[in-house]
Amino acid sequence: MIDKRLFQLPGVKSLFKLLAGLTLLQAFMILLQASFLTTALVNSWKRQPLATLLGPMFAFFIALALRHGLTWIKSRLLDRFATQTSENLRQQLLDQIYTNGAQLAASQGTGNLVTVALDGLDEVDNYLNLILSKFMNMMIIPWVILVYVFFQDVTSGIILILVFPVIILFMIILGYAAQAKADSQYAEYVVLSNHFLDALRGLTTLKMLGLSKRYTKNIYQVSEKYRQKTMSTLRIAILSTFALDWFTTLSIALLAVFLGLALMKGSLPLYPALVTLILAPEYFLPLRDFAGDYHATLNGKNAFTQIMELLHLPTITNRQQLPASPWQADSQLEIKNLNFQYDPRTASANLQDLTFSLHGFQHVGIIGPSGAGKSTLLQTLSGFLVPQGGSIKLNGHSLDHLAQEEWQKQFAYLPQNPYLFRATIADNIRFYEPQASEQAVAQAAAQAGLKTFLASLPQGLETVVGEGGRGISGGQAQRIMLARAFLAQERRVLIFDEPTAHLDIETEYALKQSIVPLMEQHLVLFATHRLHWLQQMDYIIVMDHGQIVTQGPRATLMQEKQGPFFDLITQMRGDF
Ligand SMILES: Nc1ncnc2c1ncn2[C@@H]1O[C@H](COP(=O)(O)OP(=O)(O)OP(=O)(O)O)[C@@H](O)[C@H]1O
Repeated sequence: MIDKRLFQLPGVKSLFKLLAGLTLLQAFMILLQASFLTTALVNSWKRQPLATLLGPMFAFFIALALRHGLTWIKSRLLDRFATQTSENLRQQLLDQIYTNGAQLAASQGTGNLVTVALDGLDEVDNYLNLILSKFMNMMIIPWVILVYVFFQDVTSGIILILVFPVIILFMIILGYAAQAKADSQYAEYVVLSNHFLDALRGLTTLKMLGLSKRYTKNIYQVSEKYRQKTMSTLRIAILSTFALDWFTTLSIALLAVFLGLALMKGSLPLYPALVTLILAPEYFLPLRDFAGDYHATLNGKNAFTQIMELLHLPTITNRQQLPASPWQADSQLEIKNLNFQYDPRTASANLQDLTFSLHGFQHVGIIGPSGAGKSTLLQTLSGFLVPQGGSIKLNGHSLDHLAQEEWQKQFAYLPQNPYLFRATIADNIRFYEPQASEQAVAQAAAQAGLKTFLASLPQGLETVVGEGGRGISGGQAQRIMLARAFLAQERRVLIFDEPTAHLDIETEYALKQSIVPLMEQHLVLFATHRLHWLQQMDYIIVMDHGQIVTQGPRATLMQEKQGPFFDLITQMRGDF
């Protein structure tokens, strides 16, 4: 019912001890409260002088106040613990996302990660707050009451102890049903988050293709499915609360009948009968509270489980295997039998047994049909994805992966889908060189062909772009990415994943005039669908279905009159 990992959280053990002490005190307050109230009632039943009622009534109010005071202290303690813990978890989750970001986003979905890091943690806060105190109440209060009742009347004690396991069994059965429903509800929530973010990101494309209306329907269907799952979880939760209330009320009524009969027979004095009856609802209350809140916090439990799973995913380690040694004319990167798979449950690898070597300031073109694995290869070479197998040797150093701090300082990476941070254009260009002067930034922007665009903006380089900033076209974003590479020229490796995919042919040709000189004295890895770039390459890797189908110097491949390179080039000419 409770995630066991909850007990491994830092500080939870001492909090548990403190809560146990306070709950025990609270249980005694409940006993005192019931006892003083009963005394006052018995005295008034026996027509004792009013003065004999005042003492017990006063003591009753003191016990009542202390009981609620203890509840307040407990809730403050829990509140502090829950806030602190969810803050810690948020920090750990962000660290995990920063360390394994690309891989995590690829396997879990960005929408899902964002939802977990925001809403999920709030749910966890709520879960910790409620479940810990309710659990403690359920573990202590009924038993203290039961012992006291046994001392008052053994038959009542036996009735109470007999109905307890029945209720627990009942709770477990309904709990399992609710858990199954909540699991599928949460899974649907994850789908919805990913779906929504994907739709938001692709809105421009969808509009361009005239598909936005059809997609609205799609989003509606996913949210509708989520609504149905939520309603069916709520149905079980409401049903179980109702059933539990009904069952406990019935048990109290049954107890009342037994006590009434005993009173009529005269086998039980008024005090023990009355105190048992007053205590009976208190005996069931922690159980009902736990069950009620258990259903209310199922989402929190699911979010907690998911966060713990995310935190326990293998993290990228050994990031400092490589000593600082900038890429030079005699540098070498050897890759043998490299394998990578996004989802190990799928049948085929996304990169399969890739073997090649790169050296010096080679210009390497990576071509292949859509889905061949070009971007996956570039992301693995950039260290954003960690391969599951193969050997990597960089300048003679054997490495587990290329997520090496020193390697990542040496390249400029231009992704297929540029992402701009919410910042000024100048700061976006300074990505690799935060200290670059204004003049250097302006020069890099001009080299990337941004001059006319910047001149049309009242604030020029200081215009804020990115989320909530000024809108920007795909081509302009790609030029900002290019400007980053122009600014960071001492990074001797350029990893370009279709850097001109969003540009029209004329603009691409114009920009090519500046990109070509930039490539000099650089190792260039260039994935492209555009044939004319091959003239700038001196080595070509042809990929298909995650494999290298052929590779070699461009001049050699160009002479082939058949084979994978020839076929692809013929096809690309047709596409071009
Ligand atoms: N995040 C991901 N999770 C699972 N599979 C993925 C993911 N990203 C890509 N793939 C799969 O990996 C394979 C290679 O994709 P990749 O994007 O590397 O191809 P590509 O050659 O770059 O294609 P394109 O030319 O269209 O950009 C494809 O089958 C693709 O569906």
